[in-house]
Amino acid sequence: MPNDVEVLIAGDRVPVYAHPGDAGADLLAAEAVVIPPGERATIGTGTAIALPDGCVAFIVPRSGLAARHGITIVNSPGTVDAGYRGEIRVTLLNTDAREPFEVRVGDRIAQMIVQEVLRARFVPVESLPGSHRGEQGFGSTGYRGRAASTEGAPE
Ligand SMILES: O=c1ccn([C@H]2C[C@H](O)[C@@H](COP(=O)(O)OP(=O)(O)OP(=O)(O)O)O2)c(=O)[nH]1
Repeated sequence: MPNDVEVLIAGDRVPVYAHPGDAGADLLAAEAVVIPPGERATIGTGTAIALPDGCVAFIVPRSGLAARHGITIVNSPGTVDAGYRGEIRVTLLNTDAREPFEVRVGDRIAQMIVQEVLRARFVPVESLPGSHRGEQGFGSTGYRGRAASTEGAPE
């Protein structure tokens, strides 16, 4: 099974896979910004790509920035469509209540995961086929481990 795909790229900040086997290639900031506590900023990466048809790129947060500084992405995962040729931009949110977050040019602010994607053919029907889960959702199975949960209704 091929596990790579050619993605054309314009701009001098090429995303970097830090290790072999990494799913995400780090995106670099093309501009310097200071994000005050609780605020957001949309930051250019100086990068534009041409994904092959049938692919998508998802822009997702970096766990180190999240754990150390409370930095996340407002619209995570950001979706880069195969037909998009504009600059990839990342809307960071500083969730820290006290510390501003400084982004410098060249900082690795997010990561991009390239995937194959199916396109749905939506087929209208009168009723949907049955399934084990049915209409259960939104926490219907609870969240505590079995040992900790009381019997009966899910918590
Ligand atoms: O975090 C993101 C998300 C999207 N994009 C680019 C690539 C994507 O193909 C395009 C449109 O994104 P999306 O479909 O999420 O935006 P929309 O708000 O639905 O706008 P549109 O009406 O342009 O589709 O913007 C980014 O650069 N960064």
